[in-house]
Amino acid sequence: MEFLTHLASLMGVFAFCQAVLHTIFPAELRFALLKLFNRVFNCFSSYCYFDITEIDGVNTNELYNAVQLYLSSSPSITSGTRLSLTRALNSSAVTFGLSNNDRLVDEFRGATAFWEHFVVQRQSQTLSWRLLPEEKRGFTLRVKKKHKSLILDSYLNHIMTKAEDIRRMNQDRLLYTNSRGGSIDSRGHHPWECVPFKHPSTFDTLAMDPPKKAEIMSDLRDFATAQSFYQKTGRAWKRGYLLYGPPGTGKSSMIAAMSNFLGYDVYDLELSEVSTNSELRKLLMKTTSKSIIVIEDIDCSINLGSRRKRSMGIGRFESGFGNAGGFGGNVGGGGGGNSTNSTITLSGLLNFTDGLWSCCGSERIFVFTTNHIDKLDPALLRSGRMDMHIFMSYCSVAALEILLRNYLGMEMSELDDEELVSEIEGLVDKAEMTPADVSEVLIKNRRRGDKRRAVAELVEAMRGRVEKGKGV
Ligand SMILES: Nc1ncnc2c1ncn2[C@@H]1O[C@H](COP(=O)(O)OP(=O)(O)OP(=O)(O)O)[C@@H](O)[C@H]1O
Ligand SMILES: [Mg+2]
Repeated sequence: MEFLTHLASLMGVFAFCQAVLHTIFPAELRFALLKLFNRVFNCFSSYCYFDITEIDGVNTNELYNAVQLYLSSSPSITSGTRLSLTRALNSSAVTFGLSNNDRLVDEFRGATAFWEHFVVQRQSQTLSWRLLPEEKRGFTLRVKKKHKSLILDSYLNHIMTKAEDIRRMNQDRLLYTNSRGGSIDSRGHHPWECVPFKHPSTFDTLAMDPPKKAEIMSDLRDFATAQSFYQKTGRAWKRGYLLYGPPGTGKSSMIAAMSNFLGYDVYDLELSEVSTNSELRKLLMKTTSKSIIVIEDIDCSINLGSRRKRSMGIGRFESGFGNAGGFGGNVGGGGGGNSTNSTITLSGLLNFTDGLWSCCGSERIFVFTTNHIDKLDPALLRSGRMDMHIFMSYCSVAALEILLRNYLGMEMSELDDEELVSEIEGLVDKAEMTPADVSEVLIKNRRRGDKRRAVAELVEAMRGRVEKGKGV
């Protein structure tokens, strides 16, 4: 209570001084005295202040937008009484913002940052080529003087990086295709065409063993946050994943889940549309960072018969066009490897994924999918090219539980029929049903809304496959 009375009297004295100053001294002298007062005040204050205005002169201050985005992701933002809501172009996400005179406290490596958002009426417009908004917006950042260098060096960089990530995650994903081959056509059109990519698949909906899923997610997270690691080790900041397994096991769904998880766009590279290695190189150079470059069913799009087999004269293999890699290989159209007029070589592809070309751009993920890993040349599969090989297998019990949750909204434990559960657990592995097969049975029963009937039909289907010798 005492403190408040002191404060009130101090404020009274301060207001009285101001009134006296107004009457006795001319404006310039008042301004100089106030400036001196501020200087003296600042000398004794342990805080320093930074103003970040929305418009800096006549240009937009990028840092203002970054701070707005960064603070919008702060957990304490929702405790604000009044928030501004914004939605960026091509984005389906809404971001919160601080409104007038709102405050927010942020912690960064032991330093406390006090943020205040101010909105004031702009004085009369000075003559400028750009009409400035009526209101002047900005942030005032208050921090302890001892943290000044930490704030100026690391904190602001952290804000810019985080804001860039938030901006990207809020943007809808794009899917690029090289439907026009790889060349920049005569009208100078870009070799990649893009469309919005709103694939619903996420790691939550993906039916696969949880430990394996967790390992993949942590590998992706490590990659996305490992810029300094790749710089320190002198490696190109890229990572390759080979997804292999029978049809309908989720390889394409996994790619969509990766894209949604990382907020990366997807470049779906159709090799049969590319006619030369140099076009392949151009396509790579035209991709953006933070993207996933995909070659689906690579065993069909390139005739990559294993060199081991070829040296024993096994398998048809047209010799390449004298390429540097010492082994031939041209783009086969379709599975049979009938050579088209394309002259892409295996060495071209190897350089594309891990060679001189692969450094044309960083922060890229390469994903190849195949139903037949044994058809691929080991050079393509080695670490540094396909760093992680992921077998997308038939449905396991754990995967089945995820599908039951996704499609029927039920847990296996809800069946409360021990016999049935143990029969399902006994049948799943032998039946060798893909998640696509299981999804089909569950979808058929969705409309009926009868979960038990759906499970009974699924058990029937599994029994059928086992009896047909599918699983024995
Ligand atoms: N592991 C999975 N989790 C969830 N859904 C899956 C999974 N595997 C397949 N599906 C479902 O089956 C359908 C086909 O899946 P997807 O296209 O990912 O299979 P694929 O492995 O790419 O097949 P292909 O080898 O023929 O290209 C999708 O609609 C998807 O919903
Ligand atoms: Mg697929």
